[in-house]
Amino acid sequence: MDALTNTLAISCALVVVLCAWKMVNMVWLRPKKLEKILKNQGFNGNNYKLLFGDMKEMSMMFQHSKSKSKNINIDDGDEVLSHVVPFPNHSKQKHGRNYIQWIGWKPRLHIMDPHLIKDIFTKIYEFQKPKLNPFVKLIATGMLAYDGDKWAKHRKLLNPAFHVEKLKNMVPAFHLSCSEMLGKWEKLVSTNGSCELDVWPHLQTLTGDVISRTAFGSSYEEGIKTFELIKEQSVLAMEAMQSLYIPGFRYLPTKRNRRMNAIDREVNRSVRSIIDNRLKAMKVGEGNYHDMLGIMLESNIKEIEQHQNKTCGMTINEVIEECKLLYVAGHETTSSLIVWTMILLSRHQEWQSRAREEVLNVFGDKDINVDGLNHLKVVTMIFYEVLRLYPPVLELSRKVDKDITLGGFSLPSGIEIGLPIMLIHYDEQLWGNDAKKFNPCRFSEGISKATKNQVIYFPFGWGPRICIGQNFALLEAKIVLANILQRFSFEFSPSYMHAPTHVLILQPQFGVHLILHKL
Ligand code: HEM
Repeated sequence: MDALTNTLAISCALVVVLCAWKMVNMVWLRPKKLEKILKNQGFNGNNYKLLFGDMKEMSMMFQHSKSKSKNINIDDGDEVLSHVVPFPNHSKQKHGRNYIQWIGWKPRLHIMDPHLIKDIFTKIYEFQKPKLNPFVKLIATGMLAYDGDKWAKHRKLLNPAFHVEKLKNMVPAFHLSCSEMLGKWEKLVSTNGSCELDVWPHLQTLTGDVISRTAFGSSYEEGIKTFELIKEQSVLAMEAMQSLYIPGFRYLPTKRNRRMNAIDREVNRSVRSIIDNRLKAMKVGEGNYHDMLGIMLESNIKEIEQHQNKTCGMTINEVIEECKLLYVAGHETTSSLIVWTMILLSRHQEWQSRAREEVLNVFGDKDINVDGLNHLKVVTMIFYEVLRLYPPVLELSRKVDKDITLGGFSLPSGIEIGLPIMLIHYDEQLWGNDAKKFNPCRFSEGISKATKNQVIYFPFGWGPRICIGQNFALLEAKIVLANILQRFSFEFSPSYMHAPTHVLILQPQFGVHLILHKL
């Protein structure tokens, strides 16, 4: 009996020592080892601080810049940059262009060299996506989070939904949502010919509505209710992510966690029921195949039939995840693009006039059509420049899972790579002295001329994993802006405060109060 007790006690002690050792290794020895390897190769950054790394300083800087309810000088690129990405901007100034940032005990090496960036984007099997925060997992997994063969399969199955020809079929949905918003604006200006309005919530509703219509088409009414829930989920997830992440916290029965679980169950149930109904309709030859869900299901069925193998397609749960992802990835990113465009065109009235002149030359007061959109050169230049200065996604990340070389550097397994989109887009070494100025002319001969074929401009990512929805987003943004320019002119209201802030995407912290004038 004594021997058994002794063995048990020794085993327990061994387990405790082993766990303690693992813990010490994870939060101290390993980070220090990685730090040494990186610093020996000339990469600089703050010294690693136990557990939190740079998180406290990052969070303090972010909260400080967010709490200043001041008007950022829209013409001062340095002020904008240090307000939106205070920590990365400070790190670049202090430690150089390729700097280390500690995300807790993980070092993230930020890379600003275009050749290295190109390699990282191209070698998708070596540089994969880091593990998602469990709160983000609730709103967006799907293809965005997958790697390797699973990603390739999903990308292949979703690609048909984004072909130019399929997008053309979605244009009526863009128009419908747009005319609903503009109808409201026309009512508001009907008495005086002008009105003051915070356009930000209107644009958010518009892009949410567009994605519900284009994703679920005939099941739009059910889709929109589901997307309302996903929107609530995103807000809760953002709140949760802004507090310090404690592993396992997500599973405690707090009020927020319980609500998030309930939403998750409800969204999955409702998307599943939409899919089930659609599959039944497709079996008997009914149903609308022009929406994303229809196209996705059709390409899934074809793939399974062609290979006579179910594993070549997606499971229903995977289709549900992709539907949720389309909403999250395609909603506020696009409203962000449109709203920053309206802001910059309010500041640069000469560009607003040039864009309107072009729209009126192409369409007059007739309906906007896809063929005409291809002739909107000035509008396209403006969108590219807005995406350069106010990219909805500010940084991309990848992980290094095994020791690897990149350029002449040896990158150890266990680090992350950060690609700081906004810092790169504002960099004078890469873009010239006017890098921080709004100048759509730089795109007058397209993106490759402006970037001299370097990978220094990637608002939609780059390489095989480039945003699948970029044509969708640009088409939608062009239709919306052309419709607005045909009917209204706009300028800042005196109450407008320029305060770009980063909450998952780049958004205006205090809304966007503009004065609309009916033309
Ligand atoms: C202005 C609007 C948009 C911006 C700025 C944007 C930006 C991005 C970026 C930067 C990535 C690459 C992420 C990475 O490499 O880690 C991405 C991926 C993705 N985006 Fe977008 N996006 C926009 C609109 C959309 C729309 C409208 C949809 C769908 C309706 C969409 C769906 C996706 C998906 C599914 C991926 C994952 C692609 C993959 O991993 O293969 N996005 N987006």
